[in-house]
Amino acid sequence: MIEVKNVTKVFNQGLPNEMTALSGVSFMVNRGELIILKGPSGSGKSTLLSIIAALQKPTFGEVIVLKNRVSKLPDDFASLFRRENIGFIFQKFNLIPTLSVYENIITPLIPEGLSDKELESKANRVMEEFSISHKKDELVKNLSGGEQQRTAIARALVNDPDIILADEPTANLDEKLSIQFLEYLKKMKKKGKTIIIATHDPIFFNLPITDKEITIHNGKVV
Ligand SMILES: Nc1ncnc2c1ncn2[C@@H]1O[C@H](COP(=O)(O)OP(=O)(O)OP(=O)(O)O)[C@@H](O)[C@H]1O
Repeated sequence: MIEVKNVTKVFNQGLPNEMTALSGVSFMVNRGELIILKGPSGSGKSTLLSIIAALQKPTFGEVIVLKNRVSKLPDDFASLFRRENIGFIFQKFNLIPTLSVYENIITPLIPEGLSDKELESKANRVMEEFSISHKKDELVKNLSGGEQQRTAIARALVNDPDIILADEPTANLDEKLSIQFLEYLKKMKKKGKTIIIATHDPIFFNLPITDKEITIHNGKVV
């Protein structure tokens, strides 16, 4: 389902500040698997996730997701591909603070031109699932960390994507909320989602629901 083949990413190629963030990274992920991508800060985890999501292109190598060669997709197709297949949970959630929970959650659906009724029904489904319905009309800037996280998860899943990529999803959470995230993870896995979590939080290590842990160090799988 996801094939990462010999991916190398060089930033500022040919310049004095050239930086090789990933070097010959290869692995495969099957449908429905939960993968923990671990490694210290700066090891290349975020870069790898964003290449899988077609947010960046590798310098060498290729990435195939659901039979699409995403590493070669032109930008227009890349965003369409993302919208249809990938839910991305960002480290800092990337919510729009001045919009309500509901408005944030429906953002990925806007290009689809759905009716208000359809938007509401899709948003209601994920708001209920992630226990944030009671804050539907609250501005995101007034939410607690856990509420923001649940809003971010709901937004990532409102399109019902097959693939969920999460970048340090517990970086801004206390222990109790991190444990709650693990419960949501179980729920997503049970629904058959394919999930990759990039993290250095030991709470994700050796989980019984994990299919594979991949360790990255200095841009290489170790
Ligand atoms: N746009 C960029 N330009 C130049 N260097 C970059 C760029 N993006 C990332 N890097 C560098 O690539 C390396 C890997 O960064 P990346 O964010 O992928 O690491 P990470 O493992 O996700 O770290 P963290 O756990 O701190 O989020 C770092 O040294 C970073 O400074």
